Amino acid sequence: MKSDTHNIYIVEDDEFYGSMLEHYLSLNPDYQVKRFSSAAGFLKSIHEKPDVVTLDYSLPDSTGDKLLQQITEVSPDTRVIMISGQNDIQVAVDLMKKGAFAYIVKNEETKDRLWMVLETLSSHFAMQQKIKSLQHEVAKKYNFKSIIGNSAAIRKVFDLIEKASNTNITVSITGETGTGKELAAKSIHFNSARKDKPFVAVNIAAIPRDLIESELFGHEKGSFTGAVARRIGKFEEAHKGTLFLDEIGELDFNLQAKLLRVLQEKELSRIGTNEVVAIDVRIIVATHKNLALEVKKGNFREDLYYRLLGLPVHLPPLRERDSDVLLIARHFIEAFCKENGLPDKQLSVEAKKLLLQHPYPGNIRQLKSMVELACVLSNSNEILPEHIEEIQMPDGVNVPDEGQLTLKQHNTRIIQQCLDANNFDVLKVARILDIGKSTIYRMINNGELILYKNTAKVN
Ligand SMILES: Nc1ncnc2c1ncn2[C@@H]1O[C@H](COP(=O)(O)OP(=O)(O)OP(=O)(O)O)[C@@H](O)[C@H]1O
Repeated sequence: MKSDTHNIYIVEDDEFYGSMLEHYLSLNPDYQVKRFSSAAGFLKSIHEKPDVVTLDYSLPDSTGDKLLQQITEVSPDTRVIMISGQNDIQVAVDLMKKGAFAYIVKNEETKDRLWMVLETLSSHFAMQQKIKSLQHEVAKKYNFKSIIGNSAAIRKVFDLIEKASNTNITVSITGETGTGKELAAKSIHFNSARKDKPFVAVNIAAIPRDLIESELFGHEKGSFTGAVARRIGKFEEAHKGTLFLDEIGELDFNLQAKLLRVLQEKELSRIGTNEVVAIDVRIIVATHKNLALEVKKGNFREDLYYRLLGLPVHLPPLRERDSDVLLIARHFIEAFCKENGLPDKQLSVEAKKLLLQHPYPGNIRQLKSMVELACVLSNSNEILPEHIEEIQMPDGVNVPDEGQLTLKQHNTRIIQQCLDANNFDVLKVARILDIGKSTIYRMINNGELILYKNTAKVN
């Protein structure tokens, strides 16, 4: 369908009325009108999938009811405007429930009402066209190429993402903050058969505990204080598409039981009603936590853990992705300069070295901020080491989960980060952390600390 031209088929057995509608609608150059005087004649052309059908409710060889059903089955995008000699509200309501777009009574106002309905439909079609093209844009944005990287570690991830895209399997994505978990989830969705249906992301940690149930499963009006209107939940919103549950490890223990039930039975009831709604969603979960450990600690239900595990995809931290750092930095620099009307900038050899040495506790998100800031600070088309500033991550970002690391590993990690952040100045680090410099040297000799973390080649 061209966005400005609509095919309108008139199905009307009354010769006079039919030719009057045909003449009237043909006055609009955007409408291409065809007329049929019987259901049988129209059905021969139904495969042409017209944009709109105006349907006389009582035809000699069929009823409007039956024909509406046939149209909906063969051409679900066709909009049907029912035209009837009777002003029967119950029939009108039934037909609308079955999918008719409008119900118009035959009288002296029919022409004008039809004109108005078609005007509404035109803007409806324009909107649909816009949605389609936006969906196309979004899908392009999240194709596999949106995840930049060429390291062995990320290539393993590409392989898993492709496998996940070709099936409906539940996917559990793990990885530190900023490693691209949400990007991976979107890539799976937009490369799967569900790509034209919604991708709905919910960050469990960002929603107040009391509201999560309603957010996920919806509620009926008046089901609790503040439920002023009926609201569908994220599960229903994602129907036929993908629901991305980020930070799943934060889900309240009691709600975990309800989630498990919904996943197993593929149906849910909104809060405040027993009415059951069938749902068809692909689930992708993500967490930076070690869920197996959470199960052991009794914080996460074991049955739900196994139900959600599906295809596990682990996103490696940036510091384990070798020269991906430079590929990704290049991508962000190019994008930032383009967006801000700046001339493209190149990283100097020393700046590349500096970027490769960084530990990136905030991973790709942190790298992005660092190179964008560098683009702003540099006055020429070259980014030098002095333009690369350490961006502090908020407290807690880098704190490992309790129990995941031993005290010794934890200390080593802190010393390593301090070395990285201070250009590997051992004396300075010893002073800052109030430990002996010989301790640091011993740890370096034992291989517990690394002076240049990244050994990727700098060109
Ligand atoms: N391989 C990659 N190539 C290019 N950009 C990436 C890549 N991975 C992540 N990004 C970008 O880095 C940013 C952080 O990614 P994302 O939000 O997916 O991380 P996350 O692991 O979900 O983070 P969090 O755990 O904090 O929610 C986003 O802007 C994303 O587009």
